[in-house]
Amino acid sequence: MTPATSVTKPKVLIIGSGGVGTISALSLTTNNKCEVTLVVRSDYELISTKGYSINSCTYGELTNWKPHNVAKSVTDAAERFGPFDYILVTTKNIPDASITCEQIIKPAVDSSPESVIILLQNGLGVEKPMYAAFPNHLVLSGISHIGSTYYHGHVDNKGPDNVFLGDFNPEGKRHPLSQSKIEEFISIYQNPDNKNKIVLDENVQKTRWEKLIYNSVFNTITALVNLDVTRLQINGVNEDLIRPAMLEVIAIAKSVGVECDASKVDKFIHIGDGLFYAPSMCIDMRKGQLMELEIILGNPMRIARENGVSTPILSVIYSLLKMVQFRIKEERGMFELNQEDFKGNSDDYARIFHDKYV
Ligand SMILES: CC(C)(CO)C(=O)C(=O)O
Repeated sequence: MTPATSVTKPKVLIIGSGGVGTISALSLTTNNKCEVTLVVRSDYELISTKGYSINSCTYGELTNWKPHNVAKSVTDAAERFGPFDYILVTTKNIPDASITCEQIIKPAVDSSPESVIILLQNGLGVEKPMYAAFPNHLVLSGISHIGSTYYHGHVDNKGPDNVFLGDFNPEGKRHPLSQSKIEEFISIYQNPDNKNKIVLDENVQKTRWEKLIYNSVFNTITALVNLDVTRLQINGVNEDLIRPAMLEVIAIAKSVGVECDASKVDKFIHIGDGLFYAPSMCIDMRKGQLMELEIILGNPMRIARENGVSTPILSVIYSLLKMVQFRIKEERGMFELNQEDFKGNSDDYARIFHDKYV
């Protein structure tokens, strides 16, 4: 392996080749200020031979597109193209999956001692497990506002690639290198003609909460009822359901000292007007894949409970979606129920399930 320092261009590894990861790879490759390696775990044969077909609101129509390097696993990437300067994590963050994000990226982090880990992921509470798993690495927090979906070799990128990047820790508790690494990453990611937009964000905590105003409400409800956002709204739910649920997210954020900009509610209610857009949780549910339920809704709900915030709408949505997630897990064979275990008092079923099957 060549040491990262012996090449002039920084090496960036992208783990997660869905809609977000692929467009990040495209932004970085177009800019050509770094060497880009993309891990493509499913569809490796397809992508390594044919590349992607991409329909992007920013980059136009591309066929047979590939980044500099494509790897079939994180270990393969580390062995053939590492060590890396940056590890950009764009995988779904599903702590209740059979393998966590920390476990997925470990082979690359362990073989890239100087690497900076950038979490370009939805939701809340994604940083802490990373700090714990990799205490010697700088972990940065990124929020993407892109609208982009991957389907079997094709990427449909409907919304521009806008990224907010920062250190999740409060000022005064930040890593000494965080500012300079953020600036360096921005310089390799930002296209000179402003095709994409990446900015240093001094308050990523607030930006994460504000994105949750959308994700905790639209991702969850669309996944629950299997309808895109416009189809929800045709049912006249903006005032009775969507707005009050979004206000619950703002109240939870307030309980941890984060004042969200209230105008985001109207902005997000109308951001997709007419687009018939299905957010990622809805797409995952349709594909029979696990959803990012815990980081999008579970973690905010735990904070609400701890801080005594009333969340009548979100609580119901969370309970119902836990059952959908359970169904997907069972369908995927993550557990096999033995009905003999559930013959007694139903008050005990959750504990029995937790003890025997989780
Ligand atoms: C911004 C948006 C709505 C689109 O990528 C998203 O975060 C999601 O679908 O999860």
